[in-house]
Amino acid sequence: MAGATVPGSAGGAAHSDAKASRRGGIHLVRHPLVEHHVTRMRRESTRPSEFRGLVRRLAALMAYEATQDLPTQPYRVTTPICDADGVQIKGRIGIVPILRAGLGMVDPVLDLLPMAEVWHLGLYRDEATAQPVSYYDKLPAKRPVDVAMILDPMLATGGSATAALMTLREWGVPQVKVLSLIAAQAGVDAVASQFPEAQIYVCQIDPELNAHKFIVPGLGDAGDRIFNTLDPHE
Ligand SMILES: O=P(O)(O)OC[C@H]1O[C@H](OP(=O)(O)OP(=O)(O)O)[C@H](O)[C@@H]1O
Ligand SMILES: O=c1cc[nH]c(=O)[nH]1
Ligand SMILES: [Mg+2]
Repeated sequence: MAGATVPGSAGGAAHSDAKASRRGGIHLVRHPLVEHHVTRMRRESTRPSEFRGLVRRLAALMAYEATQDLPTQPYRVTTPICDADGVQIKGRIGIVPILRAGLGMVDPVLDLLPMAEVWHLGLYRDEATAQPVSYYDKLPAKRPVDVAMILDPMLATGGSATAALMTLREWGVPQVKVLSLIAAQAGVDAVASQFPEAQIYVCQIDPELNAHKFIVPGLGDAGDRIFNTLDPHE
């Protein structure tokens, strides 16, 4: 899959060390399927049932891209025929969905990483200030995961991603990836400059935010579209 600044994979080695290929910054996931699904997701006429499927598909494509530098270690198995040398992912991986909208990305990422731990963070944007408000955080005080993947379909001002990154920094997570389907240029730039070590994966970067800090053209409120809570009378 083509990525604008995607870190190189360890390619071909039986096992690899993430430090060799890890690179912070913004990684634009580019692929015809990604562009096709993002376009359908943007459409106002796309109903929540289809919208959820598009989020799942895009999350899987993105996770495939974002996991290419995960370290592996040798793992020998016995087939019905004989022993075979293989590999397994090394270390603990934490999936960190930001409630609510990030929940829509959890299952496809867990399908790819069934051994991962899921640590939820509850954040919503205050409607008047667009500042993130934390309402759920049960991260343990100790034993951080080795790699955390923050899941949130939208990165607008970057306030919510920043709050999540701060929380994971306090937990002591050494490598953090942010997976957002659509980002605003200003928000993604702000997060990248505050957390240059973070790997930020996005499918599309939109040019601006409107007066209510919604992404333009964006897709509206991702949480409402996933959970079918848009008020039809608004
Ligand atoms: O970059 P930011 O300016 O912080 O905006 C992005 C955040 O806004 C949305 O959440 P929202 O507050 O709508 O909560 P929800 O997921 O419960 O709908 C979105 O899912 C992000 O978490
Ligand atoms: O455009 C936006 C901005 C924040 N949250 C969303 O769901 N959409
Ligand atoms: Mg919302």
